[in-house]
Amino acid sequence: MTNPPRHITFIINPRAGMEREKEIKAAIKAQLNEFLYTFDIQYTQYAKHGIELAKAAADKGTYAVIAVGGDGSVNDVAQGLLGSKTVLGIIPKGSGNGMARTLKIPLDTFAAVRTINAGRLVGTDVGFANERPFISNAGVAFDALISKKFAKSEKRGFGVYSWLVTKHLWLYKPWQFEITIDGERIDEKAFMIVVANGQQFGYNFRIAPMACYNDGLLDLIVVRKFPKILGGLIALRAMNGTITDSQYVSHKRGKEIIIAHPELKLMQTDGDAHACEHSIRFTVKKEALKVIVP
Ligand SMILES: Nc1ncnc2c1ncn2[C@@H]1O[C@H](COP(=O)(O)OP(=O)(O)OP(=O)(O)O)[C@@H](O)[C@H]1O
Repeated sequence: MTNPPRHITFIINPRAGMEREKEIKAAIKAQLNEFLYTFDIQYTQYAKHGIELAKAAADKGTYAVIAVGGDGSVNDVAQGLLGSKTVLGIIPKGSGNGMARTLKIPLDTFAAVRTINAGRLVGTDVGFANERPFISNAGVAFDALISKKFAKSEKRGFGVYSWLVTKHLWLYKPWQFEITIDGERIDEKAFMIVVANGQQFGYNFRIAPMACYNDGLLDLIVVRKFPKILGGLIALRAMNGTITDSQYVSHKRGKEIIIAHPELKLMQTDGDAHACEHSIRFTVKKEALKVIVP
């Protein structure tokens, strides 16, 4: 006897544009196996609406909710699904698509829908910055500043991202942070501090190439103060996966990380900037979500 089809909900951020919306609908129509799945499509109407939509779908016992978007959209859907049995799927339609790239989910929309048909599941850890969940990474200092500037920009894409990094690099003044990892104090004058579950910010910029999304651990990457002229070289190292070979970069792994500075006000989680307290405690829940991967 065959199982009845299971229901999945696609959550789309309409800000991605009409063309993309048409492409996604065409891919679902052409590729989604109707013997396996029934589906509905829902549209976010405002930032963070994806959390509510995903939660409502999970409350109805929906088998899977598919985040159609970038890391911000994946974060929203993941938040809505936490604590439920509903699995997370991703159709990468953001600009950077960091977590989709870490999980090797195809960037091609039609291929991403075929991945859903195959339906292979893996457990994925979820990080928490105080109470705020993140799937890919969280951080303070330069990356939080760039997340804030990027969110304000009308245009998306690697060009805008690179331009913002180049523009703000020269004036940025690193602070002396208090950092504790699993009880060990490692204070640093840091340009950027990233707490990673996934490997990259997106665009193949691998800030934590060694990170494993289901090891139950967080990867702490500290980019110390460096001569600004070397910024391009450090970025190149991130692109080719050797960032931790740089003398200005250190890496540690742990379950609990505390980052503090008396003037700390801004952090990022999965590329979204938020106001924060002067001390942030990062923790991780092992395999708190199931995700559809190739
Ligand atoms: N209808 C909407 N109006 C305004 N903001 C929205 C809407 N739907 C979703 N958002 C917000 O948009 C943010 C960014 O989405 P997303 O990450 O998918 O795109 P991106 O930033 O272009 O991609 P990436 O993170 O890969 O660079 C998310 O924080 C989400 O909450």
